[in-house]
Amino acid sequence: MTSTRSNTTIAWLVCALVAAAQFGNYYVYDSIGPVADLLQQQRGFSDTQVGLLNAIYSLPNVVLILVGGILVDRFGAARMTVLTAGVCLLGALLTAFSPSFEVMAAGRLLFGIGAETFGIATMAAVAQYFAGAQVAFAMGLTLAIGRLGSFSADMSPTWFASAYQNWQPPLMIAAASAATAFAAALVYAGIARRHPAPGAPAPSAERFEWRDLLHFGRAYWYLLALCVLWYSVILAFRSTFSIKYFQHVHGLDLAAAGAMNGYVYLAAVFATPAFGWLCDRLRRYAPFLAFGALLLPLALAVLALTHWSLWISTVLIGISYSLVPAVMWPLTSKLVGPERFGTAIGLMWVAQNAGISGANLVAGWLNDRAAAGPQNPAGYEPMMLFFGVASVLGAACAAALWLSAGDKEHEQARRPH
Ligand SMILES: N[C@@H](Cc1c[nH]cn1)C(=O)NCC(=O)O
Repeated sequence: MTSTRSNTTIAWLVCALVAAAQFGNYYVYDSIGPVADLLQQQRGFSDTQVGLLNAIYSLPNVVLILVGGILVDRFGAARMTVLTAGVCLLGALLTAFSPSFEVMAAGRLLFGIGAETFGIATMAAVAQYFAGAQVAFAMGLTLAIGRLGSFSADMSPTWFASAYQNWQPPLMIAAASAATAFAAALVYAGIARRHPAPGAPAPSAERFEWRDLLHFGRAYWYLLALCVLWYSVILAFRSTFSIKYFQHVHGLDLAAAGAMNGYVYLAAVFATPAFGWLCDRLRRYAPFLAFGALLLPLALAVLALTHWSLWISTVLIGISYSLVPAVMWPLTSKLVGPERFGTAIGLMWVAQNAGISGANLVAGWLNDRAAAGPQNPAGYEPMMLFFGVASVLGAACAAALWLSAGDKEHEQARRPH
């Protein structure tokens, strides 16, 4: 009894440390947008250079993240969390103290190399300490604190207004949050050494075989397809095009369009753990995933085909953005064994990074080709059709997953009690 209670305390301590580390990392991830204007005014950076500082984050991960996932399985979540948090800190410091654009870009590259593998290692840590019970709630909490980091970076010009006289202090604040993430990772690793997770596989010395990648079950491949389609649509739309779409098609000014977009983040902070808790409580995952995936095409249809209040589509996207991640990652931990969890997520994120880049390029190309803009709001229709089709395919994959692996017995089969 006492041992169960102390295991639970340790698991929640690990969850709190991982969440604190996620906060720091997501803060650094979103730290470029708020200083973009200062970088242009004070350092003469072009739009392309500012864009590259974020693009260079995903570019190497189209390949490297799979290696990262394999390394997590091989060397363990704790060691890889510390290593990658250290790489992220170096990247953030290089970015903040860069004498030139090239060094700043190198800093963002280093940060990208560390941050995505860090994401896998931290998910693996939570999956191992909460193997079975409460895994979705715990993962939802860490994701929510990560989203709070993104939201804080967006709010930093208001919260740290005096730092925003010059491009460097805001990036030093970002480096300080990377240092906090590194400290949290070190404490977590110390705890993991003394109290290994009950669900942790022994670090493996087995040689990696490429053909092992094909040995995941059918349900995993549906999940991978959903991950690519859903994240590509939601991130390309919400992070890149939605603000100008709201301005040009629905007549919002920049502040109102930005706020409408920001509410989705804020909602996710509260709703992601709440949905995770609900799934754990009902012990059902796949039906919730299918419901969340279905809300995305519905929201896009409301936006593109009706004149209903923008609040309706914002609420639908907000629920989808909270529900799908809250279920997708815990469900992955139930579909694949703990010894292959890192590799499974790595493979999903390889395809996801390629999909997000591809969706951004296709949507931009469709808008340019149709001359979309304030004078021609109809020019956004091909982009909305593209996003609509991709999100319907995503929802179809979620439905197929539900049919193939979402029955009650299967979902609970991997529970240890
Ligand atoms: N591979 C990451 C990509 C990401 C998404 N938002 C920020 N980075 C991922 O899928 N993370 C899980 C998440 O939902 O944030």
